[in-house]
Amino acid sequence: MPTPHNNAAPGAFAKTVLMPGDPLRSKFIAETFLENPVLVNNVRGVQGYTGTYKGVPVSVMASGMGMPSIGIYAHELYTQYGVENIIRVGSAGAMRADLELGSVVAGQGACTNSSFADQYELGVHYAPIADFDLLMAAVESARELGVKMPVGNLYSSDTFYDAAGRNARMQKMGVMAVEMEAAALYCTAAYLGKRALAICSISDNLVLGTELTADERQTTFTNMMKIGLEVAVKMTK
Ligand SMILES: O=P(O)(O)O[C@H]1O[C@H](CO)[C@@H](O)[C@H]1O
Ligand SMILES: O=c1cc[nH]c(=O)[nH]1
Repeated sequence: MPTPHNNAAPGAFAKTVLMPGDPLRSKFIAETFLENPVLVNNVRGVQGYTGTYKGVPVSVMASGMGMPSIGIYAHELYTQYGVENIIRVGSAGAMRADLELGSVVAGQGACTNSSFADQYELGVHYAPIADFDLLMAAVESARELGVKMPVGNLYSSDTFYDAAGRNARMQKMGVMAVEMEAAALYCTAAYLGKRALAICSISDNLVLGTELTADERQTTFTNMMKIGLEVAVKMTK
C-alpha cells in the first residue's frame, strides 16, 4: 500500500464505498451528499473521496468502465484498505419496456459473457449474486425514500456494442438491464469474503430506443445515490 492505482493512505477509506463507473459521478456524489469530503485518491482521475453521510463515514470512488477495471479497484479496496462493502451505483440500459428512464434497478444476480471468473478455476459456470444483507438494506431504503426499485438479473457485458445480439437473448431470459461491471464486482467480493451490490439507474431503454440527456442523468441518478448512501448508514449500525 499504496497500490499502482490507489495512493490513499492506510485507513483512508470508509468500510462502505459507493462505486460509480464515471469519475465525474463520484465527484458529484462527494460534493452533493458527503459532509467534509476529502479527496483520498486521484490516480488516473478516479476521484476517490471519504466524508460522512448523516454522520457515518462513507467513501466514493469511480471504477472506470468494464470488468477488468472494477476488478482491480474492488480487489485493492477489499484487500488493502479494509473495505467491507462496495455498492456499485451505475448506469444501465433497460431491456424491458416497463423500465422508465431514470428508474432504479437492483442486481440480485449478474449474468455475464465475461471470463472474469475463470481466474478462480472453478470448473463450473459460477452464478454471481449480490450480498443479501446489502440487497435487503437497499430494498428497505428504496421503500423509505418512496423510490420504486425492481430487483432481478443484470447482464454484465464485456462489450458496450453488442455485435453478437446477446442483449436480445438476455432480454428473452427476463434479464432487466445491461451494464458492464456487476458480475466482476460480485465475483471479487465472493472470492474475498466481502459484500457487494450493484444498483443502476436506467440511462436508456433498448426496447423503446429512448435515452436520457446528460442533464437528465445528473438529476435523475440522485435516487440511486441516496439509496446507496442509506445502505451505507444501515450497514454501519
Ligand atoms: O455509468 P457507468 O457506471 O460507467 O455504467 C455503464 O456505463 C458504461 C458504458 O457507457 C459502463 O461502465 C456501464 O456499465
Ligand atoms: O446500454 C447501456 C447503457 C448503459 N450501460 C451499458 O453498458 N449499456
